[in-house]
Amino acid sequence: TRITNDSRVASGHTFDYLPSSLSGIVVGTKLSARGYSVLLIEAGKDLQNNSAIYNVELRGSGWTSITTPETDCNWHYVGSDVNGSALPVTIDSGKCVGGSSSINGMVWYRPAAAELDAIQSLGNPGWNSTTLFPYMQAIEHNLPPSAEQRADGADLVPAVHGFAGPVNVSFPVPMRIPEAQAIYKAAIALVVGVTDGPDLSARNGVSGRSWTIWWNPVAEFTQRASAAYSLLYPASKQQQTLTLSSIKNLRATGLQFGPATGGAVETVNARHEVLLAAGSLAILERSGVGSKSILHKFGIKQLVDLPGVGLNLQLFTNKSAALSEQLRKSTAARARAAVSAGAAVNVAGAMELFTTVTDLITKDKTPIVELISESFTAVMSSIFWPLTPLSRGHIHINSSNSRITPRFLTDDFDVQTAVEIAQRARALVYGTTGLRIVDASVIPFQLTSHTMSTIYAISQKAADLILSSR
Ligand SMILES: Cc1cc2nc3c(=O)[nH]c(=O)nc-3n(C[C@H](O)[C@H](O)[C@H](O)COP(=O)(O)OP(=O)(O)OC[C@H]3O[C@@H](n4cnc5c(N)ncnc54)[C@H](O)[C@@H]3O)c2cc1C
Repeated sequence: TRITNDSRVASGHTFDYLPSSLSGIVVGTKLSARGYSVLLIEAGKDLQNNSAIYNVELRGSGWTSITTPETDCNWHYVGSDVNGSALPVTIDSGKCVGGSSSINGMVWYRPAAAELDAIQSLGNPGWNSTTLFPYMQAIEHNLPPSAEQRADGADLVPAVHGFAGPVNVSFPVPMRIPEAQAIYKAAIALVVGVTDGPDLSARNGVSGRSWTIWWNPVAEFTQRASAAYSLLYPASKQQQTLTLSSIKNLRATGLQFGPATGGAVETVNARHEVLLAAGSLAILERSGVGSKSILHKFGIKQLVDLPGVGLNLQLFTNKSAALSEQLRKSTAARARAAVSAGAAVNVAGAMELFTTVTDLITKDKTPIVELISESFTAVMSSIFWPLTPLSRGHIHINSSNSRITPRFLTDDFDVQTAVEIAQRARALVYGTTGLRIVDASVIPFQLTSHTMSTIYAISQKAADLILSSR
């Protein structure tokens, strides 16, 4: 395995396959192990020695501070609202060897079988739970929780995990605040319709889940198990042969690449295939594959008319009978709206997709929202996002990079879901007895001063209230 930032070493050479990214690393290492020569091309840097990437304990509270300047591994995609104006936030995506697995939240659990089976129903024979679950088990190297971790709330259903793969999956050492876990578990029982379960991968109730991490006993800290740390860097994974697809009558024969900062463009050839695993959007459109109107805007000659490129973008939902009925009835209107917003190619296709998702929600009862109750180090938080959003956006090239139009919350169902889950998240805490909140979170709106003075006042008054109730 050779990792280099000198693009000239590959120039003019012919490789069997040309992939990139988390998915690219998996594909590339499998092909290379079978003796094929493989060139992985990555736009970002190799940050294998950057502790901000590998030492998850440096990530702070909740392990969510994923995009610190030190990581330098983020595309910070520009988002636009439906009128084309820039959104005030950029959209995270990994930009270094290992792709997003180098900066992600490391949460590890399996989708529901019905979701994978729906992929097959949409016209992808062989892509279902029966075929995909074994791959999930094959890649996982689960390190079961110790007795101490179990006592602090960790649990595992062995049947839904793998124990011999290359990607380490485990629980933190030590576990997050055990007392907070006990509070969350007690709170779950108070929320109507929510049950407690042992392991989120088993998909049978609210429960803890593992991370793609492992405890390094020599270094004595918890390490990230990204695709790169699991498959590319280890000495045992080094391979002698390690470095776009054919569409209709056009054959992808190679790739041109060069330094992101500018400079000579090198050409490499693919003996067999080009494997696009780098966020297909930009590369496909820049290669002349997409809809005519978009390509013409940037002076790119259309080679393949593929109008679906960059559409059906979903970034980021209890299911009352009325809501289910409303969902089903609104499918046609939703499909028409997606087409007119430039987020779907045609109404029939969009209807098929929306019907699949609404069936998953209403018939298979897949969860519609992920609510993570974190507790680390001294912070308890409940963050959530929809898992089955029905808002659809699009992503296309612009002059310098890619322009994302997420169209967040443009579907009423997403708005209703967000409101309902926010109310339930509050109930998780307010429904708990024996707990008082005396921190800045009780302030209902942003103050025009820094908050410390107000917190000093609130906490003193809270103390007086507590003392007077004794
Ligand atoms: C902030 C964040 C948090 C996340 N948290 C979780 C989580 O907790 N649990 C979970 O299961 N999933 C999580 N994910 C999602 C998960 O990481 C991704 O689904 C997964 O990494 C996608 O793999 P991929 O191979 O499709 O793309 P990526 O892993 O994103 O890889 C794409 C690669 O292609 C490269 N690339 C792009 N364009 C070019 C170009 N023109 N030339 C060369 N290279 C290029 C990029 O730099 C990148 O390295 C998270 C993602 C993000 C961004």
